Amino acid sequence: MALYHEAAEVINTAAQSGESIKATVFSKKSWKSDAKTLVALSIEAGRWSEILSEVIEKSELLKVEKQLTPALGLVLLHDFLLSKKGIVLSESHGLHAAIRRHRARLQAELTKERLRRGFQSVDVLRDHLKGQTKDIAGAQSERRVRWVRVNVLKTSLLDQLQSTFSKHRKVPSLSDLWKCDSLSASKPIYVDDNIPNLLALQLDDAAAFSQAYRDGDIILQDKASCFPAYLLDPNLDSGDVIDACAAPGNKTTHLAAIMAERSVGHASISNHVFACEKDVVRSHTLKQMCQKAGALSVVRVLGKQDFTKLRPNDRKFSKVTGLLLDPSCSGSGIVGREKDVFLLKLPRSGTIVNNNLTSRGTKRKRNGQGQTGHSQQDIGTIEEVPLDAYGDGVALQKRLDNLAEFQLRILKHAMSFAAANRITYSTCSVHATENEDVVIRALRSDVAKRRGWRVLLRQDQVEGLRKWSRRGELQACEAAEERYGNRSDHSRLQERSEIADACLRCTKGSGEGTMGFFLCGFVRDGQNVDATTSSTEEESSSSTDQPAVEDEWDGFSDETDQET
Ligand SMILES: C[S@@+](CC[C@H](N)C(=O)[O-])C[C@H]1O[C@@H](n2cnc3c(N)ncnc32)[C@H](O)[C@@H]1O
Repeated sequence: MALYHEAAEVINTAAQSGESIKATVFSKKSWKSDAKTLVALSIEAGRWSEILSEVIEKSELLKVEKQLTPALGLVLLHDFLLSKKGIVLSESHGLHAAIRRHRARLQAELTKERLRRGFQSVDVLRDHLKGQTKDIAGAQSERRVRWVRVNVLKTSLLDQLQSTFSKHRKVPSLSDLWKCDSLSASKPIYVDDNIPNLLALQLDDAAAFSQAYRDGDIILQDKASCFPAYLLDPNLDSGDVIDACAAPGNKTTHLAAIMAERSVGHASISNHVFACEKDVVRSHTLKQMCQKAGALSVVRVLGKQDFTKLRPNDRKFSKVTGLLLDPSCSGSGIVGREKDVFLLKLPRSGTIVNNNLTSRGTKRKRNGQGQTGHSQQDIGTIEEVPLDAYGDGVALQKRLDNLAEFQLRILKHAMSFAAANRITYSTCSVHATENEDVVIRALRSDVAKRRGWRVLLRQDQVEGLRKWSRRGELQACEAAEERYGNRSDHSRLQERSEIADACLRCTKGSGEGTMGFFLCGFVRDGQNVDATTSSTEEESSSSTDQPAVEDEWDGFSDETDQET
């Protein structure tokens, strides 16, 4: 029967090309199987792929049953464990027998994975996975919002409401943007109640591209992208700030605007934003954007500068107390970039086993940091292999792992700045690997422990973000703690829920008009230079001895990236 081999081919092709399952099936006409059945099986197996891949890896199925490829194992296992009909092959068929031989182990591993994620039954888990798909798919049909940040470096909210938007009518909630009053000639406008100086328009409202936009008086910036600078909350007493990964500069100019607004009535702004950008072309864009926004009196652009090569003890940065980190990421939260509505994950092909055991079955040493489920040796090997060499479709997860390594390195480097006491870490990714995982791994790192870094609790956050209800994922924090922390330490339970609640998430398709986004703030006590920051620490957190994983994946900015 061709169905399972063909579904495996579909999954491999979709994983490598990034095309959707449907597009993959319908782009080829010569399938032996019925196309609809093929789509249905591939989509279902894809939706369950993250969980089934764990089951396959932990049961070591592919190590024993050499005739199974990762994708073939995935589709067969789907039908064996989750379909009412079971595997539609005779029991004597070799593929059926290869799965059936491991029935008890496979069922036990599925139960473990389900319980680990906190679901009472397979049906509840099934509903959850379907719901997740709908949430993401919903984003594609959601009526989009145009967010407009009033640039208070050059103008004020009141000025803009009385000039650029004087013909607009204010609506009391975001959803009212689309409750069109057909008799009214005026367009609706909503003043956001989370972020100061932020307005929402209908997506096709031409006022967004008016003279005020051309003059830099208003900046088009997704609401979620305004969270980091606002959460960092730089005030007059708080010294300098570094924006570590700054181009095109939306968050840089937002930081500058907040600092300038708070200095009104004071002689001059004495604190600076150091805006660091590694890429040559994007450094140029960053300078232009800062100039257009009137931010150059506050911002010092460090163009063509790798942040991880800045020296945390450099006197130039001795007044830096805040760092905003918005590093390159998978961009999976950006609206319009979604290709598939779930993360298609395939099991590793029989060589790498679970997170606790090495291939010899001995316990892997835990050092509390830098662990990804791969040894350092694994990471080195991964970088030497071009992405298209992953014929088994693990490319996406591998990219996420590589990005997370890079993001963690940026975060740990920021934590070592001498006078730093406040950091924000953000991504426009929906994947826990780049989000809660990185937060937990950073908190468990040596530099965080030594310098007393902890998450900025919800109760201590600026008001507009304290009341934002979409918080981090507790399950993801627990899973990350289990993977990277100390499993036997049950006293951490409370801390995990505090960490999840400290994190902020935005979800596309939620009706809140945002892209998918993640943010976490970190704080530490002590305003002064930490004498224990040694040059050794600087060296260990600098990039010189680390592989340049970020180079492999260019990363994305938020939607305004293209509009600057
Ligand atoms: C997600 S974008 C930042 C978007 C920006 N914060 C904004 O709001 O406009 C990430 C940026 O980090 C830059 N980058 C990546 N690695 C870097 C590094 N090691 N040092 C400095 N910049 C880096 C990338 O070139 C890219 O421009």
